[in-house]
Formats: sequence, structure tokens, C-alpha cells
Amino acid sequence: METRSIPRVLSIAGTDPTGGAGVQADLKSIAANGGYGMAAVTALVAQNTRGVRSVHTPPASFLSEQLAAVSEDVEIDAVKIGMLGSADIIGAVREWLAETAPAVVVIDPVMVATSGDRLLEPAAEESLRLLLRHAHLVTPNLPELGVLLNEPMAEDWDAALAQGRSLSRRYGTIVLVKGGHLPGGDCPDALVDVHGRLAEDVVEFRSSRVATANTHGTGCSLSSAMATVQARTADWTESLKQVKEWLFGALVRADELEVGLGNGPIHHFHHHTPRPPAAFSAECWEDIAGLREGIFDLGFIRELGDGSLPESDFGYYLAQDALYLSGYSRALALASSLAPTAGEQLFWAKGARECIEVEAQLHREWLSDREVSCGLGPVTKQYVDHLLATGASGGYAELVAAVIPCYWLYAHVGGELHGAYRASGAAGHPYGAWLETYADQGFAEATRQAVGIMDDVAARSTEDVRQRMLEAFRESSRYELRFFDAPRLYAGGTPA
Ligand SMILES: Nc1ncnc2c1ncn2[C@@H]1O[C@H](COP(=O)(O)OP(=O)(O)OP(=O)(O)O)[C@@H](O)[C@H]1O
Ligand SMILES: Cc1ncc(COP(=O)(O)O)c(N)n1
Repeated sequence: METRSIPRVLSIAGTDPTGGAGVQADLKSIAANGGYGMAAVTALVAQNTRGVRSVHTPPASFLSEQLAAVSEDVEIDAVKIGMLGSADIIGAVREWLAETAPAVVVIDPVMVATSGDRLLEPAAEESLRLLLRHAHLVTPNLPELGVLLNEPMAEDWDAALAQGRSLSRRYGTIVLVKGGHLPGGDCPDALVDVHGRLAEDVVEFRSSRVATANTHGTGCSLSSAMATVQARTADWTESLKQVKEWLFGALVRADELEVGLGNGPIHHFHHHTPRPPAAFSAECWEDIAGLREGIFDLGFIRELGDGSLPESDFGYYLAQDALYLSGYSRALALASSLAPTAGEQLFWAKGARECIEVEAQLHREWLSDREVSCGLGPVTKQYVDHLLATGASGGYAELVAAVIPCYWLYAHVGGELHGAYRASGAAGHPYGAWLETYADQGFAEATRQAVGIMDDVAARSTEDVRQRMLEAFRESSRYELRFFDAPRLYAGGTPA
């Protein structure tokens, strides 16, 4: 397939005058993903973020005229098909597709809006099924997937993937199974193809679920973005990877738009507009939701909480913590030397000093009577190397993002463990004295300030730098998880 750097993408869909769904969303999504957007309108919909009021469908022959006007003049690299409404309209689109055979055809089989209003006449369902044979990719949500197969809606992810396989087999198309309608903290999506056009039958991408009610038009935006990126890359897997990342950012920043009283739209151009000061840390925190859950699932954290942690693991953790603090202090000192303002310079210098004081206290109060003779562990070394390398090669903004997870995750995990310990009233808990140290108000305040500095730095940085900050933040968070898991792997003295 030929690729094109600025694909010419045609949306065939209904309208949404509030701009969140239908052709309006498609045009924004196509442009946001680097394409040139065009639109032929199937139906005029009087709707807003709260629901659909009425639908006016011009004659199908008029849609055929619009389609002919575009395709007789413009070379079309990709087509996205959304709301069709009636069997007549579907017939006009089917005829046009058979004639023009575009290189990329993505069908979003729109049937019912998020608000619950029908956008496809029930009698047209069979015609829509027939249209699927013209698609390279179909993007049904879970209720639509069920209807297309004449089956009940899948109730879990495995059942959804099985239905995706059935649809792919039945209509010869690749299916993008979307997990947006499943309960839980995850939003999985998967490309499913039983005809061997992908590296595997199921290629899955997971992201955490963004806590927002503003998801109006997510499906429209996803399908038109997929058509656009596919025309540029000719690789469905790469397309979904890029589109999911963009969509995640559009959902994370959707609340900034403040459009409408109901389910508002997503922020298609989030990557082109400066974010408000506190939004960056919120995005970082959201980004590591899975890692945060992973930390609380670790044996080390559970056993530290309930007191069943082997003493040797606890000793290893304390010894590594002391070694880590020495390296972390150097990273904070580096941040201080790079800081652009006296306030930030002083904040990091103070942090660097406190690390050395806490390290000395660890040796004095916790390590002096313990049998732990271990050198620098592999995770400790890699984590410190990552911090110092980020400061050396990336500069101040990235270093700031890299040092924050140590403050933030430690305060978060410590707060949870301390709260649970206090609530249980556990007398005789072997690590009770340690868990009490987590209630340090001074540290909680320092964490708030550190996160505030990161938001200020992000607000004055370019989008490229912010992206690298997010990556540095994510990488340090991975090390935080590995640091808590290290005693299990290395306390016995056998490096894996
Ligand atoms: N709250 C969320 N957080 C992260 N991703 C989400 C969220 N809601 C939906 N998504 C993602 O958005 C895309 C659309 O998913 P969904 O299953 O909601 O489709 P849809 O019902 O067709 O969308 P629409 O809201 O336009 O009707 C998928 O990639 C899904 O994973
Ligand atoms: C014209 C048109 N097309 C599609 C949708 C579905 O979008 P959503 O399910 O997010 O309401 C819509 N509401 N309007």
C-alpha cells in the first residue's frame, strides 16, 4: 500500500452541532493526527452533549452527489464511515465504495449514541452487516459488536475478543475490539484478525481508564484517527499504538474544555495547546495508575503491612534505602545546580541535605544492630544511574520529573500503609515503629512543593520537553516498583 505523509481523509458521517461527535469530531481528529480532512454528510442531527433531539436525513441520492463531487476531484487516501442512519444511505455508500475502492476503509458501526439515542434504524442493521465486507477495519463498541453478531453483549474481555474473532471470520475484516464499556480501571483495546494480516491474531493495547465523564465522540475520533494514521504508516498495529497514545492525552485533558452540561467532548488538540499549571502532574499520576496498583500488589508491601515480611527482606530494603539516599542526594544537588530560580535552587539543595541526614539516621537507628552486609544492589544502582544520566543528558526539566516519583510514591505508599496500620490497631507489629515514620507531615509538605515545582516547569516547557518529562517520570516510577520488589529477588544474596 502507498503511504502519504499528509493523507487526504474523507469522513462519511452525521453531524453534531456541539462539535464533539460525528463529522465535526472526525475533522478535528483527522487534523490532530496530521491528515487533511473532508466530509460528506449522511444525516443532520440536532443533538448536544446531553442527547439527540431529532434527525433530518437528506435523500440518499444527495449523499451520492456529495460523494461523487469529492471523488471525481480529489484522490482519497482513506475513508472513515460513521453514522449512516438508514438502509437507503447505506446502499448509496455501498455503491460508491464498490466503485471507488479506497485504499483504507474504516467503518465505525454507529448504532446508539452514548446518551442511549438510536442513530441507526433497526431495519437497517442487516444492510450495515453487508457493508462490513467493504471495510479494512471495523471499530464496534461492545454493544455494537454483539448486535452485529446477533449475540448478547460480551460481559468480559475474553468474550469480547472471541466475538471480535467471529466478526473478523464472518466479514473478512480486521476488528478493533474496544474495552471502553467494560467495568474496571483498565481500557483495553485489541486489533483482531483471523486472516493472518497482523503479527498475531490478537494485538492488544492497554491503557488506564481516565476518570472523566467527557467521552462524547471518543469512538468517532478513534476511528477517524485510525484511518488517518493507517494511510500514513500502512501498519495497523503502529497506527493503534500512536492513536491510543493521542486519545489518552485527549481524554486526560478533556475536562479543560468545559463544553456542555452533559458528556462533553475530548480535547483533540491537547498537544497543541499549553496546559494549565496543575494538569501535568495529574497526567503523570494517571499515567502510572497501573504501576501504582502493581506496587500495592507486591508481596513486600503486603507483608510489610501485615507484619509477615521476613526480617532479612526488611534489612535488605533498609540497607538499599540508605545506599539509594546517598545517590538520590547527588541527583537533587544536580537539580539544585541546574535550577533557574533561587527558590527552586534552595528547595532541591535542602532536599539533598535532608537525604544525607535521613541516611545517617537509618544507619544509626535501624541498621546498626542488624546483620545486613550487602553492597549496592542492581536495582539501586540502575535507579541512581537513571537519575544522574537524566540530569546529565536531559537537563533540568527532565531531571525534576525523574526525581518526583521518589517523593510522591513514597508519600503515597507510606500514607496508605500508615493509615492501614493505625486502623488495625496492631499491637506487637514487628515493623510498627517503621510504619509510624510514614506519618511525617514535613515530608508530605515537601512532596506537595516538589510536585508544584514540576507543574511550574512543565507549564513553561515545550510539548517535546513535556513528553520527555513524562517518560522520565514513568521510568523512575518503574524503578520505584522494582525497588520495593528487590528484597524478594536479591535479599538471599543471589543476583538474578
Ligand atoms: N475513560 C476512558 N479512559 C481511557 N480510554 C477510554 C475511556 N473511555 C473510552 N476509552 C477508549 O476510547 C475508545 C472508544 O471506546 P468505547 O468502547 O467507549 O467506544 P464507543 O462507545 O464507540 O465510543 P463513544 O463514546 O464515542 O460512543 C477506546 O480506545 C477506549 O479504550
Ligand atoms: C453524528 C453522530 N455520530 C456518532 C455519534 C456517537 O457518538 P457518542 O456515542 O460518543 O455519542 C453521535 N452522537 N453523533
